[in-house]
Amino acid sequence: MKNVDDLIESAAELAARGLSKGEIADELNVSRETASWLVERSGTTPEPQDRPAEPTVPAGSPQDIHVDWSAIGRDSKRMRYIAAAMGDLLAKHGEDVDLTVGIEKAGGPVATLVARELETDLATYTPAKHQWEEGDIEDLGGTFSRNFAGIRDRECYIVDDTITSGTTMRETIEAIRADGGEPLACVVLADKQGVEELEGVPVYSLLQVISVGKGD
Ligand SMILES: O=P(O)(O)OC[C@H]1O[C@H](OP(=O)(O)OP(=O)(O)O)[C@H](O)[C@@H]1O
Repeated sequence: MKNVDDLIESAAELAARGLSKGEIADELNVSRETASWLVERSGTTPEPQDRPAEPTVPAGSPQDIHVDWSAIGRDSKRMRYIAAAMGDLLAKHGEDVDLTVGIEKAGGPVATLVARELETDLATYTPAKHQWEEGDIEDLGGTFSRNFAGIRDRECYIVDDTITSGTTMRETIEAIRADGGEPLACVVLADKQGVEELEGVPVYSLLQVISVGKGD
């Protein structure tokens, strides 16, 4: 995916297949607000033929950055190398941690390989956003999969692909604590916020996205 028009086209295809806006956000790796905006844009009349070659983001569009890491995600060997680098970022937190928690969906496969790298057990957390369609997401809750390890009384790492607003990572930290676990550190491929910690838990990333522009 190269530009915003590609994203709009993909959002239109996914909406036509009946996916919810939450699911479209999942698929396109953007925030729910951006997914809603892309779907709305896809319903508008086509641009005139003489539009500029380079697509522009219209006024009023949400501020977001799409991170396309499919060149890594489609190849298990590349994923293994990336997981090794992510695991290395966590290494300073000691060898006593024996649990890695992946945030579904995209964080699941990454966490699986990080867990293998660090020789820990594996747990997965599905955040509330996956149930979201319309309305107040605060009314929904996330879940830990019973197919994987339990959380209670265990120190753990948290793994995801990206941090955009930090909402999902915050929710996961809180859910782990509510379930009796103790998150020691988080790691993501790309952090669009450039955060050093969330809820008192250190955050590591291979890439930090730093916006430079108007207002800086
Ligand atoms: O910091 P936040 O604003 O919460 O955004 C980050 C989250 O968004 C992405 O998930 P997405 O909704 O695309 O779902 P997926 O992981 O299932 O692809 C990403 O995988 C994080 O979980």
